[in-house]
Amino acid sequence: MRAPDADLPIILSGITIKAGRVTILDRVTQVIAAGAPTVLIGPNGAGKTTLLRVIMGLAQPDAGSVTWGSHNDASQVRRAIVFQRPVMLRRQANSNLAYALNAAGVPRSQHPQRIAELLALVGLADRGARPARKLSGGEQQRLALARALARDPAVLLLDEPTASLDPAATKSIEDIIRAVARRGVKVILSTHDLGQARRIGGDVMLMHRGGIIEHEPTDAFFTQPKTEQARKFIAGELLV
Ligand SMILES: Nc1ncnc2c1ncn2[C@@H]1O[C@H](COP(=O)(O)OP(=O)(O)OP(=O)(O)O)[C@@H](O)[C@H]1O
Repeated sequence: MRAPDADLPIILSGITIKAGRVTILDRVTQVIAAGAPTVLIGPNGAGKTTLLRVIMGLAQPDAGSVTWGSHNDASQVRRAIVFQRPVMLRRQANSNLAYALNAAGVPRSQHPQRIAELLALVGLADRGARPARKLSGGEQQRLALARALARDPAVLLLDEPTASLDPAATKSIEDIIRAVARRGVKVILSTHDLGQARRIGGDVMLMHRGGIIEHEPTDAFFTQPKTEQARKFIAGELLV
């Protein structure tokens, strides 16, 4: 993993996505800087997953653009995404990582060492030989993180990484996110867990109906929300 100096900031300029007559992302213009994780929050259907897909290059905006640090070509940026329900190959945990290392062009001779490092990083050092699909939900989510990290990403996108996990499993994922962020990887994650946003966010973006309502450092967002919508959302009131 490396410090993503050349890859950041990510500049979103007027990103708009429509599906028929419905606007899913509405002129999103934001700067996502290096540093602690950026946390995307907002009600169901606000557009969080779609925005992560745009940043990953999996969805093309109908209007607007994404630029990355000093790159002219976004394909030069090493990005990885972990979806809410990751799908593992029907093989050992080790083999799932070997597959990802192979896809990332890592020579086979380096696989054993890299697999051991990745498993240790996510606390699965003793699970390598287990069938991936037999691991618990929390373990599978950690393996999915390891698989994403096999690409040595500068930017790691996580879509509700702890959505169906209990507090202990959530804590272990958050510990991994912190460790990865400390190594210089820019993490951008979506969550419905406001406590998680407070615990790991360097800055918070509140989305609603395809737009960004507020984007502030975490402390300022929670203590001095600027908009009525943010105040309501923090207070647990319904944003409809
Ligand atoms: N391919 C598509 N075609 C039509 N509508 C779509 C498409 N993808 C997403 N949408 C709609 O766009 C809106 C935003 O969806 P998105 O999944 O990005 O929201 P979200 O904030 O991640 O929601 P959640 O918190 O429920 O996961 C939703 O109303 C969704 O139904």
